[in-house]
Amino acid sequence: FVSFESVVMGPPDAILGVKTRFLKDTSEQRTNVSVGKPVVLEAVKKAERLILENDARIKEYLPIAGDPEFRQATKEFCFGADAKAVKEDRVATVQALSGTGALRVGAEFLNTHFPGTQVYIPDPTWGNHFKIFGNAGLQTHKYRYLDVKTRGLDFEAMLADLRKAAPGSVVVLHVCAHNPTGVDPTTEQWAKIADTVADCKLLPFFDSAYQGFATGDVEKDAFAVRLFEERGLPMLVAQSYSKNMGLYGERIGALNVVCPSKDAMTRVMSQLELVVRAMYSNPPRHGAAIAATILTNPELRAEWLVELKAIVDRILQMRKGLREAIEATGAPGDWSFITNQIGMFTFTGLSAEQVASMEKNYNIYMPSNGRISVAGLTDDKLDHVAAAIRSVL
Ligand SMILES: Cc1[nH+]cc(COP(=O)(O)O)c(/C=N/[C@@H](CC(=O)O)C(=O)O)c1O
Repeated sequence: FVSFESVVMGPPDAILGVKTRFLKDTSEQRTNVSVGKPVVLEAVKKAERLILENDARIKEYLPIAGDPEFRQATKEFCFGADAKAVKEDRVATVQALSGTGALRVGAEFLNTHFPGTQVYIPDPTWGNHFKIFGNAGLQTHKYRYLDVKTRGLDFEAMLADLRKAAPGSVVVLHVCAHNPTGVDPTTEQWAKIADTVADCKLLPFFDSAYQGFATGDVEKDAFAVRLFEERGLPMLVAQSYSKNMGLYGERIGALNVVCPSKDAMTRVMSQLELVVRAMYSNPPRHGAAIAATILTNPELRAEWLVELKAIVDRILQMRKGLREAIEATGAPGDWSFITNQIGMFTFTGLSAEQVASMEKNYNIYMPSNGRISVAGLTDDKLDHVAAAIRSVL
C-alpha cells in the first residue's frame, strides 16, 4: 500500500536547482549564469493589452489541441507559410506546455503507437531530454556530438553513430543554438545529416527551443527543419516560446508532426488529442494568446523581431566581453570558443569540481556541466566571472 513516509528525497534539478541555491545566497557578488533572465518584451506587453481589451472569452476552456489561431501561426513560423507540408495541410499541430510538454506529448504518442522505439540523443544535450523520453517508456541512446578536443562538432562520429541505429529509430536534433554546447552543424553538414536520416530510415524529432536566438534571424534559424521538410521527410518538431518571446513561465509551445498525407494528419491529430486529454485535458490560454497576437499582428511581429535581434546582439557583445575579460587575466588556453559558439550558452569545459569552487569562492551559479548562460551576463559582472574562471585553471 502507499506510504508517503517511505518516499525518498529526489535529486535537485541540475539546471533549475542552481537558481534555488542562487536565491539563498545573500552575498553582493552573487552571479546567476544558469538560466535565461526573462526580460518582458515590449511586444509582449502590447499584446497583453490588446488581449485584455478584445478577448471576451478570456476564461473559457481551449479545445484539446489548443488555440486554433496559435496552432496555425506557430506552424507557419516553424516551417514557413509556403512550405508544401503546410499548404497541403499535412502538419498535425497541438499547442503544448512549452517545449518540455511538446517533447513529452510526442514521446508518449511514439511509445503508445510504436512501443520499443529507440531514441538517439546527442552527447551532451539538454539535461531533461533523457528523462522525458525515458519516463515515456522509450529506449534512449547517446550519439556522439561534441568533439571535446576541438570544441567543435564531431561530425563523422555523429554520422557513424546514426548509421548504427536501427531503421525506424528516432533521432533528437537541436534545430539551432545547441544546448549546452553552442555548436551547430553547418548548412552543408545539415544536408549530409538529412541524407543519412533518409538513407537509414530514421525519424527526426527536432527540438526548436531557440528559433531566432542563434543568428537573430528567425527564418535562418529554422534552416534545418525547413531543409528536412523540403526533402519530404516525416518528422516531429517541438517548439518553445520561452526564450525567443521571453514567455518562460507562460508555458507556451507546440508539437508538430509532419505526415505523408492530409488523411494521415487527421488520424495523427486524433491520437495526439487522446494523449493530451488524458495528460492535462487542454492547455492554458494566456501564453497562446500572446504568441498568436505577436505572430499574426504585423506591427507587433516587426517590433518583436527588432527586440529579439537586439537581445541576440547583446549576447554577442557579452561573448566578446567575457572572452576578452578572461584573456586579460592571462588565463592559459584558447578562449576563442566563447565567440565561436552561438545561442544563449557557452560550454566552458570546466569540471564539476571547478564549477563548485567558483560557486564557493566567487558566488558564481551555473550548472555543474560548466555551461554559462551568456544571456545572464552583464558588463559589470564580466571581470568577476573571468577572475573566478582564472582562479580554477
Ligand atoms: C533544448 C531545449 N529544449 C527544450 C527546453 C524546454 O524549455 P521550455 O521552457 O519547456 O520550453 C529547453 C530549456 N532549457 C533551459 C531551461 C530548462 O532547463 O528548462 C535551460 O537549458 O536552461 C531547452 O534548452
